[in-house]
Order: sequence, then structure tokens, then C-alpha cells
Amino acid sequence: MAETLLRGSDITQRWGGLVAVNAVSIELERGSVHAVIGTNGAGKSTLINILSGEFPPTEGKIELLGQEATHWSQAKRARQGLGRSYQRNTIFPDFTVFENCRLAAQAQVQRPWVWWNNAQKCKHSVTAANHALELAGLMSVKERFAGLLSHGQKRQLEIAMCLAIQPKVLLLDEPLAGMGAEETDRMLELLASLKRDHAILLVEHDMDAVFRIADRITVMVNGSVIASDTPDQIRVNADVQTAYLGGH
Ligand SMILES: Nc1ncnc2c1ncn2[C@@H]1O[C@H](COP(=O)(O)OP(=O)(O)OP(=O)(O)O)[C@@H](O)[C@H]1O
Repeated sequence: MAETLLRGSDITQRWGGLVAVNAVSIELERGSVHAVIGTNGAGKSTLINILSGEFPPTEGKIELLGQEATHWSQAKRARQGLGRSYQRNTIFPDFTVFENCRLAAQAQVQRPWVWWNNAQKCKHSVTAANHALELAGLMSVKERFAGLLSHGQKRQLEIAMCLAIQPKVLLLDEPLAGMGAEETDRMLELLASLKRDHAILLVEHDMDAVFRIADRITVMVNGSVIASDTPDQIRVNADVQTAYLGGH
């Protein structure tokens, strides 16, 4: 039976009079990519921010690996196995690819004031960074300054930085944004390889990619879920076609 690693139940977020997320329930299972799609302003980023612990929901409950985590900080969620990538670029361009990953790993296990220690002194973070770079397919550019990477490689590095904390759940916010066809293919291959051991939430606007990679798709409109099903079922769902896909 599939193992649910993250569960959000009846999550609601109100901003004043606006209901940005309206009683949304979602489950992320190991071995599965669960995509959340919807038009601009549908509430996808708000949902991912709540799941990652940027702020607590107005209402609702979050369980991570079977534990109630609704009010856990982002740091605690990260320590317990939740990794998150952002729409915005979060890498240090003047550091090497390896150093970016090592810092991400070290931030989880050490106190902030020893962040800048010599890399070799923290064996755990060196090992975790190397493993993450291996998984993300970036070993060949390990010593390159991150700012010199291609756009696609920078997005791969962001995933590697998530992997450096050895998460079980990955929340990915538009990892394909701005990518060309080849870079998209490479990223989809990476996600397919990562899903074996992780539960992945993918918020993404690239519909072709979503339908290629997702095992389950949740469709949001104006804060509410209008459908949650397999890609084949979503493709033929009349409500989805009317509200969002325009006959995709
Ligand atoms: N901090 C905030 N304060 C007030 N309103 C907000 C805040 N954050 C988001 N909103 C509003 O909540 C709604 C949902 O926004 P959200 O960014 O979650 O949508 P989205 O589906 O991620 O959109 P996009 O695809 O454009 O990123 C929008 O109407 C947005 O303007």
C-alpha cells in the first residue's frame, strides 16, 4: 500500500476577505509525483507555502510522516524530512556548486554561527552534499561557480540543495520555469529518478510536462480543488476542461 508522507487536511487560508485556499485536502505519497495546477492566483503558491511552514493556515491540519506538524517551523519541518524549492533563485552565484550544496546540508545539522567553517571539518555535510550532487546529476560541474551554470543547471542545483538535507518529501515550486525543451527533459528525468524514494509535490505551469510526469493531478480554481485524479482522468474531466485546460 502507498505510504502517505505528507497530508494536508481541509487547509484554508484567508487574506482579509479573500479566501486564497479553500478547504483543500492533499496527500503526498512515496513513489509518486503529485502535481498541483491552476490558473494565476488559484492559490498554488499559498498552499505550498503553508505545507512548507512559511506560515500556518487559517484553518486545517498538516501531518508530516504521521506527526501533527501544522505549527512546526520551517526549520523543524526540514529536520523532519521536508525539502522545498522556490520560484525565485536561491543559490549563491559566487560559491561553487559544491559549496552551495554543502551550506544547504550544514544549515540543517549545525548552528548558524558555524556555517562558515572549513568544509572538510564537517564530514556529514560534505557527504550529504556529494550525495545530493550525485542524485541531481551535477558531479561534473561540482567545482564550477554556481553563477556560471546554465539556467537548467541552476534549477537542478536548487533541487540538489533540497536533497542535501536528505528529505523524504520534496515540494517543488515551478522547477521548469524558463527552461528549454532539452532542459525540461533532463529535469523530468531527474524527477522520475527521485520519486522512487520521495513523495513529490510539483506546482507547475508547463502542462505538457505535468501530464508527462505526474501520477496524480490536483486542479485548483479560485482557491478550491475542482478535481484530483490521474492525468488520464483529469484530461477528460469536463469541469477541468471548462475551467482551466481549454480542451488540452
Ligand atoms: N500575502 C498575501 N496577502 C494577501 N493576498 C495574498 C497574499 N499572497 C497571495 N495572495 C492572494 O491570494 C491569491 C492566491 O495567490 P497564489 O500566489 O497562491 O496563487 P498561485 O496559484 O500561486 O498563482 P501564480 O500561478 O500566479 O503563482 C491571489 O489572489 C493573491 O493575490
